[in-house]
Amino acid sequence: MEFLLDTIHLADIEKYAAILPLAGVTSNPTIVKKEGKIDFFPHMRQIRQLIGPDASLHVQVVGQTVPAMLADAHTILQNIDDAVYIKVPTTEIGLEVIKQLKKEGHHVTATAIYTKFQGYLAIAAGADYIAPYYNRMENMNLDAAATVAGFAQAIQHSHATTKILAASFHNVGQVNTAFENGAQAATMGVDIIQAALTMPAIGQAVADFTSDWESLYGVHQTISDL
Ligand SMILES: O=P(O)(O)OC[C@H]1O[C@](O)(CO)[C@@H](O)[C@@H]1O
Repeated sequence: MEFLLDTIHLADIEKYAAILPLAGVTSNPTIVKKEGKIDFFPHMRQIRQLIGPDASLHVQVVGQTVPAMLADAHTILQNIDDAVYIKVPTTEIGLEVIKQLKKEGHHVTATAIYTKFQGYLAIAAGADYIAPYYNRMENMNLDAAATVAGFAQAIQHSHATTKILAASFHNVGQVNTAFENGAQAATMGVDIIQAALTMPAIGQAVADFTSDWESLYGVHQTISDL
């Protein structure tokens, strides 16, 4: 199971790189917009510094044609590093770009996936990751869990090396269901992590343990004080 952060906010990445078994960071133009007009490449290189060489960093192209997307991809690889996963929307133009980037030996994440058919094409085109938009699918009354399960089955049947990087999560239950239906990876905002780990019941359990301990050994006495 791979847990990725869906943010380019440096303070959050630094904090959660220490807390999580962090497998990587994903971004798209909307996520970039949340940070304002950053100095794009230095910012992305700082993210690489924070997450290290073994975590995956996913950066999206913005060009509207095949040559423009390929030029974006090559610029990203030159200015960040050549291990970056190039995120390409799974459109007619995007599929041509995915095939070309794979031919050149680069890492590719096929994104903007709402349907089984898009995912099947991206798997066949050799994408390293496919990113189905879980919450957006649910909002469109599409069966996101069945879509992820269909991808998992297709990957298994075709012996593909593609991994499912489920994305666009708005609650913890969606993340669980994506993993349970065969996603190998999930990218999520820090709001999801915080919601999952700051439930009142968890805090209450910890408070009860503290109070039971302190009733025996005294306030602020830890095991290392014994
Ligand atoms: O529906 P949302 O929250 O905008 O999410 C879209 C998703 O697409 C991605 O670009 C896919 O990796 C993520 O960065 C993001 O989670």
